Amino acid sequence: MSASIAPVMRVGLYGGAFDPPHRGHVALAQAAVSGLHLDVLHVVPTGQAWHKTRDLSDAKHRLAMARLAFEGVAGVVVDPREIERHGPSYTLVTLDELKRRYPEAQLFLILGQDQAQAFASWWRADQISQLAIICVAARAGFMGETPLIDSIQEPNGPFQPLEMPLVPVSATEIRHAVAARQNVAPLVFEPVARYIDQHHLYQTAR
Ligand SMILES: Nc1ncnc2c1ncn2[C@@H]1O[C@H](COP(=O)(O)OP(=O)(O)OP(=O)(O)O)[C@@H](O)[C@H]1O
Ligand SMILES: O=C(O)c1ccc[n+]([C@@H]2O[C@H](COP(=O)([O-])O)[C@@H](O)[C@H]2O)c1
Repeated sequence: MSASIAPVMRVGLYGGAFDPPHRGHVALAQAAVSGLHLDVLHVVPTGQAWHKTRDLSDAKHRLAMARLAFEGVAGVVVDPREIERHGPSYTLVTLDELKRRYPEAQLFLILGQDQAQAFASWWRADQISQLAIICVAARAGFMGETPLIDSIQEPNGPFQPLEMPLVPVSATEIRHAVAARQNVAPLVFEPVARYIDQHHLYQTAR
C-alpha cells in the first residue's frame, strides 16, 4: 500500500494601507484566492508604512474597515500582525513569520502593478523573491502602453501575472471624494462607507 502525499498548502499574503479598503482591494483578494487556489489569504493592513510620504489614518480605523470590507470573502483572514508589531512594516519580516507558521506551505505575495513597479526599492527585495512567488495584478492607470506581462518582467522580477478584471479605483480618489462630500458608494462597500461617515474620516483631502 503506498502512502498518500498531502498536497502542499498554498498561503497568500496581501498587504496594504487599506486607507480605506475599496472594491479594487476585494476584487484582487478574490482573484488571488480563486486564481491561485489558495487555502488561506492573509490580508495584512500596514502598521508603519516607511515607504509612504503621507501619514496613514489611525491603524485601529484601517483595521476595522478592513474587517468590514473583507468580511465573508472566502479564504480571507484579516491579520493585524503588522499593526501589532513595532517598527516599520517590512514585508520580508511578515513573510518570515508566515513561513514559521506554515513551514511546509508555498507562499504567494499578492501585489498590484504599481507596487510591482516599486518592488526594487523594497527592503531586502531579493530575499522576498526567494520566500514567495510574487503575483501581480494589472491596475487601471498603471498600464501605459506596456502590457502587464512585459512591464512586470523588468527590471528585476520573478513576477507572475495574476488575472483580474481592471477595477479603476484608488484609496486616494476615495479620500478626496469624501473630503469633497461626494458619493463614494460606487467605490467602497456600504459598511465601509458607513464607518467612514460615523467616524468622520477623510474630512480633509490627503
Ligand atoms: N484598483 C486596484 N486594482 C489592482 N490592485 C490594486 C487596486 N487598488 C490597490 N491595489 C493594490 O493593493 C495593494 C494595497 O494598495 P493600497 O492600500 O495602497 O491602495 P491604493 O488604492 O493604492 O491606495 P493609495 O491611493 O492611498 O495609494 C497594492 O499592492 C496595490 O497595488
Ligand atoms: O517591505 C517593504 O520594504 C515594502 C515597501 C513598500 C510596500 N510594501 C508593502 O506592500 C504592500 C502594499 O503597499 P501600499 O503602499 O500599496 O499599501 C503593503 O503591505 C506594504 O507594507 C513593503
